[in-house]
Amino acid sequence: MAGTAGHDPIFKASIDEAFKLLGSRRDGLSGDEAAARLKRNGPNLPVTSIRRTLAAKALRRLADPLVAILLIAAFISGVTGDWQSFVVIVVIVLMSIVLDLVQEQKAEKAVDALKRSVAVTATVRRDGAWLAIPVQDVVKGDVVHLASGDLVPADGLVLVAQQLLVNEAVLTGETYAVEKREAAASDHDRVLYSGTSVVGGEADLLVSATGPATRFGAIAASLQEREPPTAFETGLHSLGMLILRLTGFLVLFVLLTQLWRHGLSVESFLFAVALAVGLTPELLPMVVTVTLARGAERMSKKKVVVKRLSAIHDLGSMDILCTDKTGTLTEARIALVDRIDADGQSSQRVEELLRRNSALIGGMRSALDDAILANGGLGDENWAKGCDLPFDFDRRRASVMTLRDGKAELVTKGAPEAILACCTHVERNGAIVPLDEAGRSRIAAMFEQKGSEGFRLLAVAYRPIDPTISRLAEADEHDLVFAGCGVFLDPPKASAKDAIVSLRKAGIALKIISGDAAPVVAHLVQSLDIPAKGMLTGEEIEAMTDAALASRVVDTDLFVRVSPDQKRRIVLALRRRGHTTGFLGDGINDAPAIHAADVGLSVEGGTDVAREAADIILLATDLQVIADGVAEGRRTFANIMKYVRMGTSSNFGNMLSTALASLVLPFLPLAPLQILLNNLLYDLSEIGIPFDRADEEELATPKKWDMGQALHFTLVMGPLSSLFDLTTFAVLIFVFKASAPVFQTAWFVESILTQILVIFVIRTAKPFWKSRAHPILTATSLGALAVSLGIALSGIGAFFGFVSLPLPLLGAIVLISAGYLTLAEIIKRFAFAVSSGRRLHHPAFLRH
Ligand SMILES: Nc1ncnc2c1ncn2[C@@H]1O[C@H](COP(=O)(O)OP(=O)(O)OP(=O)(O)O)[C@@H](O)[C@H]1O
Ligand SMILES: [Mg+2]
Repeated sequence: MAGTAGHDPIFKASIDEAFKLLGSRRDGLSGDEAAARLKRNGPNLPVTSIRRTLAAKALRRLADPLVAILLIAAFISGVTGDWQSFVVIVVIVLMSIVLDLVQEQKAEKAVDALKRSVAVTATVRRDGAWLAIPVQDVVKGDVVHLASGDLVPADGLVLVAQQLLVNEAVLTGETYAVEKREAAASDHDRVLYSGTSVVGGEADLLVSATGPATRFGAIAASLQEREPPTAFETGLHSLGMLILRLTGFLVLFVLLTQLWRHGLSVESFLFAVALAVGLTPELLPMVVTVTLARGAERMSKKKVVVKRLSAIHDLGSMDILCTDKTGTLTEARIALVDRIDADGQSSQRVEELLRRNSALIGGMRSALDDAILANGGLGDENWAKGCDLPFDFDRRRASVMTLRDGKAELVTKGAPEAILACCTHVERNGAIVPLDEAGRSRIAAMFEQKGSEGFRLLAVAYRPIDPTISRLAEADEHDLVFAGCGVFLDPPKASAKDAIVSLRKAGIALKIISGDAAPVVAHLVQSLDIPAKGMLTGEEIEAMTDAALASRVVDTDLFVRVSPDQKRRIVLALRRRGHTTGFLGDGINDAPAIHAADVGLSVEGGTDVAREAADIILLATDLQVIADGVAEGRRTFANIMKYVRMGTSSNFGNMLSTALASLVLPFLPLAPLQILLNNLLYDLSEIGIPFDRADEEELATPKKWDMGQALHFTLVMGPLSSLFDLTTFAVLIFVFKASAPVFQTAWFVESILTQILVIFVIRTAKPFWKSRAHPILTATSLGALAVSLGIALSGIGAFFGFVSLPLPLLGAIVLISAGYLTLAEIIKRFAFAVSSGRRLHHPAFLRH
């Protein structure tokens, strides 16, 4: 297999040989060469995505069973000399395909543009200069620079590395980072794989394989990764299947009775086909895509960029939002405000140690390091760097060996408890004394005190060390002398308060999952007035099974000192309890949880790893942005549900009545052509739905797909519609003694009139005059209605077999329609209201 790891000869080659094999140099490719290679080898995407051309998409539509049946029908009509039907069917097929394609094409374009705007970039050397380019433009032979938090964009060889730590969990499932070096003993240690992530250090990489040829590409291709459908999509699908099955059954039944009663005729075949078309909610996929794409565009204006379209539903149904602390709840403007010794006194010595550690340490740098070095670098210029053991989120410490005049000192800084645990001595007034239990608790009390005042602490400790050691390990972090702490301040974010209130109003509970200490988080929560209950620490979580954790998570709002894997476990536990869970974070340490959440959220300035794992990227680090996004998500849901309600009650109802009437009437209640026309005009009327507004009430709570509710609506509204249809039939036959053409014209007018106007009733749970439809929806529906009536009641109608109706008959139709609409308005409250207590019981096969 191409690019299978370890077997690629390049992985065994010396660096110089590798450059030669790949036709590249240390200062990278030229822009022209890179462009040529990109053209030759294709984009650097794990799976070459099948970009369908417009023609291919149109062809695919033609292969749709429904369309295929229609085309067969057209063919039969043509052959039997029924040119009228032939023309109309072909026009209808063309119109519906064009309608579908144009809408979907536009939607796709918009979504693609959004996705590109938040795509991850790679830093490559082109024409001798470092350049940030989209990851998909990386080619074989490129020299790529990687820093901590970056994703490895392609497979390749390490050229130079500094303390490079890589997480290869995507390939190996191993969550601990592995070290990679240029001159490593084994092939594996000098090779970086596409899709893995840099958690510490820096490196330059020579790209040896891109796209499907990478090891990750090979896996991705064999899995043909597809996003698993959301609950909403599965729900819609099973509803669609249910309607389809009903339709198939009904149409077959109609066809058989027609055959039995009138013998084989083109007309009855066409009638059955048209019924099938009329009954199928064929516009549903288009409405869903367009609604989602519209939603995505609107959200982007509110600074929420959607990478995965279906995440919009998840966002709308999210009822728990987990967030880390820094940047979301605080300003992320971390400043070093004091440095104190073990007795809490300001100390220059502590500052010097902190600076020495921050200035000389390799690997991942944090905002805390930046704050320490804000006023210059090394405190004492004479120190040189020895080996080091960079920070990681499990140890929460960073150690560096520092050298001066042939002597070596190990300086370790990190989370206060994590440092104190490694200390046996303490520095007091320049003297080193053993640390007894009393001393230990005094220091711990100081941590607690500072934390509860809202200060973040970073402790620092040291010890002499053998200067000949060439590698540091965790086991070297022992017998340290506690020196003191850096005291940091990160002010709470002023806007967070209101945002949390709007989230709560929207029915979303907030949970804070932080790597920081308990008192700091508790202080922040207090100063922001967040009503938080319960707290779990990483230590407690460590001791819990997943089941135990699941029993505690819902009632706990604060999680402190948690590791990256614990963040993930918390999210999974919440999901296990049935909550639609979101996670917002920006760091390497947040990526696993972002990935595990129903809705993974990250921010524009976050690390590549976090952004790659996320479904949604916020262009502003602000909870208010999420609250706005949630409202949009719920609006899209509401609009799709409008279409579903319309389809399942009025349109389906009318077609059902038509089918049933055909069983008893001596003629067809609607000619096949008329059914197709009805269907087309009705589809046109609904094009405005994706643009519609939603009522405040609909946005107030998390929304989930509920098959029971959808069926309940149908079971209340459906019979009402049928009742009026029967009345109409009776009036037409018995009162007006209607002939076939009169009956058909009248029934066409009434069904299109009620079908279209009831949109305004069904689109809202409130009285219809209290909720104004969006002008676009008003325009499409009233426009379609005008066209329908224009065709049916004017001379053009003759083409479709319509005749002019006597005035009294028209009056009767208007009266019946008005009666239906009035009753629908009154009864809809029972159709909408379905409290959990009165939830309809429906058979298991519907409950997917
Ligand atoms: N560069 C560093 N050197 C030493 N220790 C560090 C460093 N960066 C972070 N720490 C320690 O690790 C802890 C966890 O890191 P951090 O606070 O970034 O986690 P987090 O979960 O992202 O927190 P937050 O919720 O504030 O975003 C910090 O509280 C600090 O004690
Ligand atoms: Mg963080």
